[in-house]
Amino acid sequence: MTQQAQVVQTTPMRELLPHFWELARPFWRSEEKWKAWGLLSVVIGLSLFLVWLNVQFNDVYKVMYDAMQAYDGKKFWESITRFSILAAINIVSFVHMVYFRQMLEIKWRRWLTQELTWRWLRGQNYYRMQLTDKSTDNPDQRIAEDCGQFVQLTLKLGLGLLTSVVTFCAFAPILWRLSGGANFGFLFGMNLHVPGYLLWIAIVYALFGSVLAAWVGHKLVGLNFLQQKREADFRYSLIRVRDNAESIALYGGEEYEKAPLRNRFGMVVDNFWTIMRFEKRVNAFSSFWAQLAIIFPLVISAPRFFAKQISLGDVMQISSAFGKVYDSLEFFIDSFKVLAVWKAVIDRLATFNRSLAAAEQLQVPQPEVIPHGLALTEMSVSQPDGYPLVRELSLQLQPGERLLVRGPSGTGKSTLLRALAGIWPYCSGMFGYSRTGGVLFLSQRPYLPLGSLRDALRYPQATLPVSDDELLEMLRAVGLSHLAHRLSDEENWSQILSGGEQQRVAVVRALLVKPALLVLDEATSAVDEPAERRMYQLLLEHMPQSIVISVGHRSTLAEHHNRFLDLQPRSA
Ligand SMILES: Nc1ncnc2c1ncn2[C@@H]1O[C@H](COP(=O)(O)OP(=O)(O)OP(=O)(O)O)[C@@H](O)[C@H]1O
Repeated sequence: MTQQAQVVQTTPMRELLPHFWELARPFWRSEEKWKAWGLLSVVIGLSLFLVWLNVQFNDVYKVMYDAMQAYDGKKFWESITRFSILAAINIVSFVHMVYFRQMLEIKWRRWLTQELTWRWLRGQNYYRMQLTDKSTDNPDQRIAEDCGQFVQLTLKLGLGLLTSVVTFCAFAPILWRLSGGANFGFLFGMNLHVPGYLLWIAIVYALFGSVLAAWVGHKLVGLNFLQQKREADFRYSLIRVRDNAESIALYGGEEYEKAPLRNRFGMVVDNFWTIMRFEKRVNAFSSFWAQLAIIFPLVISAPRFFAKQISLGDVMQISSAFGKVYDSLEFFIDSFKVLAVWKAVIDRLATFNRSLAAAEQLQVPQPEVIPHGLALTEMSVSQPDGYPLVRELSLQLQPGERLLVRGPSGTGKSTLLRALAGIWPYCSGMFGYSRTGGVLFLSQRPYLPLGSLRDALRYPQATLPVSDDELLEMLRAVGLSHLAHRLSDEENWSQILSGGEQQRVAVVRALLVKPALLVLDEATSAVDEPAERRMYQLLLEHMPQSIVISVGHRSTLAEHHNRFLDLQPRSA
């Protein structure tokens, strides 16, 4: 399978740190900051302690191997005992360092996820983002996965960087001391004296490796970004099938669905192949370099050992110190792949953050609060592309009046209601209504939350003070008495109830809340005409002083209204 590596638009490298800081800063200044800083200090403290233990191990190796070379059993067993004590302390420290790091990780993730979720929900940003920003795909992935990955990778890279720097600082002097200073008389016949040559070799060795690894794997950043996006697109296609299971089953649309699913998964696989090829190169290089790092210090110290200038303990100490210096510098080689994923996650979260901020900034005209009834003065509503739907509409409704909005499909009836609800940005003029007594908008497809039928009836006010007897009475009144015994049943009600039953549930909500302004957008279109008449009678009986605005196509609706607004057909 072949695929050209796609050119992926990611944000420039220079924006990485500002974006990172934008995402990370709020947590460390939040109400959880003291716990967070406390945990971070403990984790850093334990990490540094582990580096110190490594220095002790290095010392033990010298004593241990020198004792072996000298056939000194007593010293050898002493060093084994010292090694065992250090190993026990090492295990306890390491286990707790990881435990506290994970504790910090889950606290940070919880905070960040909650913050982004609340901001996404606040002020209907989830809806505004659909209108204003088509580039932010799959917000579910950003919140559910990226927040976790961001925190995990940040801690991994941050602590890794710190440990590497400290390890380098701890072992570089050891390597320097062990180098002794070597004469390279063989170089162009000159007597070249290089103090600390082992350290220089380790540095050149690791930096050369880092540069080569970066060169071999530089495309991985964009490819990882693309992979995450394609995985999310594929998952979303599956979710759509699940959400529309019944319609697809009735159409027998499985064959049709297969093609986009195959297509999207094909794109996941194609990109994965490209990632595999790049990772193969990076892995081949990293493993080669890591293997070479084991033998390399032995090879360079062997001439001095065989010349009896250094002991076996010195050789082992050089090997261990070289390994540590190399490990600390090689952190950059190994973290290249992690860094690529980290940047992809930050790019995605930063885009999400920016489009959230843009949605927060978006000016959406809000209904004014007026003392009585509802008033519109020269109100205009248009499509997002500017096409006018309603032009300079003025009208007034008094409590108890009922307005029917009519007009051919696509003339802007629902959009006018969206504007009245204060969720449509593309409108102007004055519009307002009294808030005393509350406002309720019911749509053609009522939303039923997961949970009990009782919760579905009271949505979105879970704490609405209403007794089960009242709920049962309302269920009977709208013709849902067969559901009376299922009030506490937890189900996916939107899949169980018929379209008409769902609309009746929504009417029960209106009867419970008795809002002063009730807006029905084809909210009874799925029930038969006698049932629709019964619903409107109930609304009138229970809420005679409420303003009702309906949108609908049935001519029989007219008898329940005393005011009419006819929107004109679109010009061709
Ligand atoms: N989010 C949107 N983005 C772009 N265009 C939109 C959007 N929402 C609505 N429109 C367009 O605005 C026009 C009016 O839509 P609206 O839903 O208000 O019509 P309607 O009169 O309620 O139709 P129907 O009687 O079929 O429900 C349509 O052409 C629709 O395509």
